[in-house]
Amino acid sequence: MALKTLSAKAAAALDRDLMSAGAFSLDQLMELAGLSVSQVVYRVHPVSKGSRVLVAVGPGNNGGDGLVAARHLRQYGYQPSVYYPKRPKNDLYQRLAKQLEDLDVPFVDDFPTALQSADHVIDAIFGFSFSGEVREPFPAVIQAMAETKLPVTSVDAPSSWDIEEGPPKSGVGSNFHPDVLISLTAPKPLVKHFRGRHFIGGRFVAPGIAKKYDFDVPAYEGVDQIVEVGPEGLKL
Ligand SMILES: NC(=O)C1=CN([C@@H]2O[C@H](COP(=O)(O)OP(=O)(O)OC[C@H]3O[C@@H](n4cnc5c(N)ncnc54)[C@H](O)[C@@H]3O)[C@@H](O)[C@H]2O)[C@@H](O)CC1
Ligand SMILES: [K+]
Repeated sequence: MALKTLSAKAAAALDRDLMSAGAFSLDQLMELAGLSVSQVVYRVHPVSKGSRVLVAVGPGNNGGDGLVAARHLRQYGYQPSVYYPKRPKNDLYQRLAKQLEDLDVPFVDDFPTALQSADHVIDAIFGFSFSGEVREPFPAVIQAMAETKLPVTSVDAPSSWDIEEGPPKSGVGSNFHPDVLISLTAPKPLVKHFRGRHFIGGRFVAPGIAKKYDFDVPAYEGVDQIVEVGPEGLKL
């Protein structure tokens, strides 16, 4: 069975629906998304194989997922550090940053230098609202993630990829191929260009919502917030 995907427009409409008709708050959705990201990291990069995780955080909700994941990973025994160059004033992001400061999670200013003392990387820069050419200060960060030998886990989308079309044909991001992707709620069309390990997360969708947006809710097991899917489609 092929993976059913959600366009950028449908993903944004779904998010709005979850927060209106679905009665979720943004905090709740972000907590669940970030929890699922932390579970992917725990599964793919056990703390015994390297605890230093560098989290690249963007200015929107994709970045918020990264902040939540960093907080969980700290509690699991990892040593996260966070690159967060564009901090919105909004209360939600400020609170997430404060929670990390209280856990002594360092915020770093120089991403390429921080990479030198990391074991793996989380790309939480852009998700389904990314469009156009990557603007400053992120081109150098995308380039560093493209060139590093460290494993990179992308949240919802490899940052800089067009949500429908995948990697840009040239320039920043054209050579960026992360090792792991966690699609939140449902994969986006870009997934057809992705060749690494692919997980679905976001275990909070009611059947009616999945039906309305025509995507499959995978068969989560036990207390798992994530399901790994093969290239051929969902293992339901
Ligand atoms: N459905 C779900 O499961 C949930 C999704 N969430 C996350 O929310 C994400 C979407 O969040 P948002 O809509 O806030 O958007 P994003 O976080 O995808 O990105 C928006 C931010 O990036 C900036 N931006 C866009 N294009 C740019 C470019 N070319 N150069 C530089 N900056 C650029 C925008 O100005 C904005 O600040 C999803 O991908 C997912 O990670 C969760 O937080 C909530 C639950
Ligand atoms: K991302």
